[in-house]
Amino acid sequence: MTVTAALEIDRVSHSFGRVQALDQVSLVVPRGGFTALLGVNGAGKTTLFSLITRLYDNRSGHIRVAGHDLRQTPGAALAQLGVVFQSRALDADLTVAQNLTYHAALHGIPRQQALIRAAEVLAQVGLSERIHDPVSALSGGQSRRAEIARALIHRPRILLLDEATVGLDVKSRAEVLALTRDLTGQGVSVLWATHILDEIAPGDGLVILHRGRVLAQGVTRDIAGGDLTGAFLRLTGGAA
Ligand SMILES: Nc1ncnc2c1ncn2[C@@H]1O[C@H](COP(=O)(O)OP(=O)(O)OP(=O)(O)O)[C@@H](O)[C@H]1O
Repeated sequence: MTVTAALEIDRVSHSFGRVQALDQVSLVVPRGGFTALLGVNGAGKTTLFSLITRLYDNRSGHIRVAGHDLRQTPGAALAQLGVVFQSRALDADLTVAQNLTYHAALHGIPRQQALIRAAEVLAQVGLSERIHDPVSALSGGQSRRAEIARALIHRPRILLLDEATVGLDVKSRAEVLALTRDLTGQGVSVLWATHILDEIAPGDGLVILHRGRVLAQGVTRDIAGGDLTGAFLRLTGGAA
């Protein structure tokens, strides 16, 4: 086991009938870093997230979150995991505070503590002034930031985000990406699933997933030099 890893995926496969969505996927998300999981539609990103979050049962290989094996000690593993799914996860009729405290309760956090934590995580995502507003009153970008706050309320060590900027305008996209990057300075390790090459910086960790297989992983500049588009097209045979 890698001592510094926030997340380790070791030879994980998954099929939907005859469709092999993941084929012997192995990857490591180092502690405290920003790692991009890059793949076009259908690469297998959401399937991988569904296995890491136990939405699907993982029948092959191993998944370890902060060293906790997901099958052997699921409670300990999931306690270290925060997730922002592709589809919206907040109740639009409830306030931001209500959404956050409800999620905190699912993690066994007492109400008073949950309110304090809600204020903390909303400050982290720059949304303090909207705490008592209904989610329906938020913009798309603010709503995404509230979802990130929700994912952080139980103080996970690793945050997974599945195409978190889809549907956002340029400014909101940049804000969500920047605040997520800032979280790594606060001890959170990030796995950022995307198909948008512009969201990836030369110093980021990079995993290229294509048709259920990992084609490359490491530091982006080591894999791609200064030309991520070219490297991605070369590795995937022109999939971008
Ligand atoms: N519930 C399902 N039933 C059958 N096939 C599925 C199911 N979910 C995903 N697949 C298939 O598994 C493969 C991987 O899909 P997945 O959604 O994980 O990719 P993705 O990289 O997240 O793409 P996207 O960004 O479009 O969601 C695709 O071939 C997809 O059609």
